[in-house]
Amino acid sequence: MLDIIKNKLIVSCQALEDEPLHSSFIMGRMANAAKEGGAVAIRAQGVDDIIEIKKVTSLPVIGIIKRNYDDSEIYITPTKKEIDELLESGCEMIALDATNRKRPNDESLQELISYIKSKGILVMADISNYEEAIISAKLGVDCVSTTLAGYTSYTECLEGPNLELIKMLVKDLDIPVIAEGKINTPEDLKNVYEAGVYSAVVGSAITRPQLITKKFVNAIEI
Ligand SMILES: CC(=O)N[C@H](C=O)[C@@H](O)[C@H](O)[C@H](O)COP(=O)(O)O
Repeated sequence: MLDIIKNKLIVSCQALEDEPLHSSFIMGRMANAAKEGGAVAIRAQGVDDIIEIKKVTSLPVIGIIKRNYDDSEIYITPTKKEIDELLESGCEMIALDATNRKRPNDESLQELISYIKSKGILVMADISNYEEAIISAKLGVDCVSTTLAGYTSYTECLEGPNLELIKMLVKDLDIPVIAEGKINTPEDLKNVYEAGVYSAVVGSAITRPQLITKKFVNAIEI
């Protein structure tokens, strides 16, 4: 899968229960549209969506499960339970929150990474800053993604991708660095590639029409 995604586009097709497009059928069609447009892999949430997307597109999938726990802020593949569910989905890679925050059930990042790897599945570490990426690489993940930069209390929320962070990661890590989060335009995508990333994930700008519509509406509201 790492060979397939190199220098190409991954599209995230996700719609949670509170989003208008929440439906495995629709996510499958979204993924098919992304494939037709040239995406080589899909990032998807939930077992039903992953199964549908794989059935419709045959593309490799980065699987996650978003679930909230009372004792932690972590919600992207937070525990071994979600990993076990994803292992049944057929996804090629599992992404999990690799931030330096307390995990639910006091599980450790190391044990979760080792567990996924023991099943022969690739691991993507969703990080929010430089230190988390370095630690994840040492723990043996296959790639890091900037998914959570700007989404933790200790990272700055920017309008677009965090190019400074990306450049530092590309310079210091010897595993693939994936740009993800707030790649809002083709220009943003060109910029992250010029910063040296291995691959990139685009989500909302392609697959969340409610947010795309809002941008247009905002442009005419003073
Ligand atoms: C922070 C968080 O929960 N990110 C999620 C991670 O899977 C998704 O909601 C994002 O759509 C995805 O990361 C792609 O980013 P963007 O939609 O900005 O292109």
